[in-house]
Amino acid sequence: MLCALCIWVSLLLISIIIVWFYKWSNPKCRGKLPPGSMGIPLLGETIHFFKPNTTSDISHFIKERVKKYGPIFKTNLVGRPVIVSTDSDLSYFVFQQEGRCFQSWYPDTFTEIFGKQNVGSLHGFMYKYLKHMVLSLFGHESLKKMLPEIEQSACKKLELWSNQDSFELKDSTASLIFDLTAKKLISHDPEKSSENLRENFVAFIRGLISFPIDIPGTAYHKCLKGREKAMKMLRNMLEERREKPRENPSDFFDYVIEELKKEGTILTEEIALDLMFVLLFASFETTSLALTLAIKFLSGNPSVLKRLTEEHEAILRNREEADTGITWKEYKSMTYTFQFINETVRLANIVPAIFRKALRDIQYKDYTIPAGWAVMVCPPAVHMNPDKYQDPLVFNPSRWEGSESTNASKNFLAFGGGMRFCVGTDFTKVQMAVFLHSLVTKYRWEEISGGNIIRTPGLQFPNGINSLIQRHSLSKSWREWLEPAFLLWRPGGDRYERPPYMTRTEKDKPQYTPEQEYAIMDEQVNESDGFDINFSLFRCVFNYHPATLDTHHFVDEPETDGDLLIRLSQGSLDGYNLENSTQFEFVKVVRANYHWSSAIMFLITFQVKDPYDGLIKPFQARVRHAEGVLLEYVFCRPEPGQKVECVGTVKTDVQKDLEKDAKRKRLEKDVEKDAEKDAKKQSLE
Ligand code: HEM
Repeated sequence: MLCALCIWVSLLLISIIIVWFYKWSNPKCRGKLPPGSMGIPLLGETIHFFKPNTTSDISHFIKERVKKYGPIFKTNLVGRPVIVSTDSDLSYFVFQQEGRCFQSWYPDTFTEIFGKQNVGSLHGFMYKYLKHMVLSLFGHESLKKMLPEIEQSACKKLELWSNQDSFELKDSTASLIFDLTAKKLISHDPEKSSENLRENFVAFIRGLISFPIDIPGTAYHKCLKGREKAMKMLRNMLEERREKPRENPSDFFDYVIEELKKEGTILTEEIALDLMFVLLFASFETTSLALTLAIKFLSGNPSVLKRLTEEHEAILRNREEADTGITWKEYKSMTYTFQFINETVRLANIVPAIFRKALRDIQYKDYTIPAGWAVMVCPPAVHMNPDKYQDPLVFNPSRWEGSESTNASKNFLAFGGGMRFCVGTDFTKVQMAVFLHSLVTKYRWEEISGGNIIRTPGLQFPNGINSLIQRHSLSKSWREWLEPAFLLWRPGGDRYERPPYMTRTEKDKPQYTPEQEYAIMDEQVNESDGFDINFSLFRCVFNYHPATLDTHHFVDEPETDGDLLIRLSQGSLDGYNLENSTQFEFVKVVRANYHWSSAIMFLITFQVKDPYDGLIKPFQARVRHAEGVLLEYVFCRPEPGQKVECVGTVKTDVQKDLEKDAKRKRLEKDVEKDAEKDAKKQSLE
């Protein structure tokens, strides 16, 4: 009896499971669903979807299914039935129908992390109100005013990184972008704040599209904790500001406080805080990923770097004053830079999926998208489609020639499309362009380690990109600039004092007039670019001076000026080696001159060892320096006019050359011997 009951229960259970499985695999639809598999109950195809992809290409998940089912297919992700669109026409249709057939919708993980009132989950009037607020913040007028601030931040960070032995690129660009956005939104200055707001956002890219398992250790849990802490900080800051309103309202907090004061306002503190949180995240994580990848692309594409550098150097050349910051007109003229940014974000695919929900049953071509189902628009599938982009995996900014604007089109979805097109696009472009301007005109860099990418499906750099960066020159005008010689004091004149290096007295012959001395000095400066001056000819004092090695004029004891010159020469040579892929070794400083140039411009002649032939060769460097304040490597080069060849690559080449040489000589000797033998033979005959 009991046994029969067990069999019945088991049969019933199996039947229930089969029906459940059948229903899961064949969801109800008043029409024809696109092909595809709903995967296994509860999990659907989620595990495949999250499978890491280490390439820039479309994920296996998408590729396999497109091959099997075509560009539109159904699936189930994190418990939701989803229609995946890799078809640019359907994706375009979905964006255009926002609010009518489709509505912005994101998985529960998003709403939990970004807040239920975040801009992506709001619709209708409230959404329009918030969008207007954000656009006023990141619109053209506001960005124009921000240009100097953005440039200063970029320069400051670059200077900081160049003073470190190495730096991690992704984290460093994230801190640059975060600090800028936080300053703009809430006047947050990380240097003055005791709390680190940014650290709360670091786990986000992994946690956003992940299993919603809220247990310690999961990415989702880290995100929720980060949100909790960041929201607490933001709430406290808003409270403080409300208690002590500022005289000159200028940031987003001020704007929000004004709005909250208005009678009948629809804005609430919760909505404002959710918006602030979304903007901080949306801005810093996306732009920093784009910037990191942009630098990586530049490192791997010397011809692109060259073209980009030319565009930015031309901007400097055309300026009346080299040191004025970037103007809006200059920014707008960066045609190749915009092509470069477009190509970067196309390949970056920072937003791998854009979600919508069908508001009713939608008929598209032969298929029906049932009401309530999610639609996942897949930008990478469009960006990596060879029918839309020739050789899609190749980084080629020139493919954008003539279409530099980042406006959405059917084939370009990096910033979304339709009504929900990214409000931060221009902010991103300004930040990237301004940063690239400082980077390519003043620095050279190199990846030391790391640099792998992984997409799960969000883009990440699992072991970072450890890099080395060094200032290579000032603007063109600085590089070409040679300070003219001029007379400071003539003998007997007011404040005349004879510097210790001057050995000539008034009695020594030949006695040149100050004007003659000036002519000699001028000639020597021009002939040698200021590197070689015979100071023993002068009694007058000029702006050019020789540097002494055992003094402490420019550094504090125990360091000597000689130590400083070694440091500067070595730094210059490191930059030269980095730029030219050479391995010259610093040997010693030979001599140095200097003059004042709102710091001290050192003109150093030093020796290097050439690994090619082991010979010592002369080099020159021009470095502008003020201890602890300024360090600018203006240029470094082999001394011109020397009849030595500077190769700078490793010795194995020499070995090979010697071997080749010896072989050639042996062959020549053999030929000679043969010729001698032939001659002897002939004479005997
Ligand atoms: C490389 C940088 C960026 C990329 C690739 C990017 C990408 C996107 C995409 C694809 C969307 C559309 C989402 C959808 O349709 O559901 C979007 C929307 C949005 N983005 Fe960006 N974004 C970037 C930078 C920024 C920045 C700097 C900000 C902040 C100022 C920002 C704020 C927003 C906001 C608030 C939305 C929602 C707009 C709406 O729902 O109407 N984004 N972004």
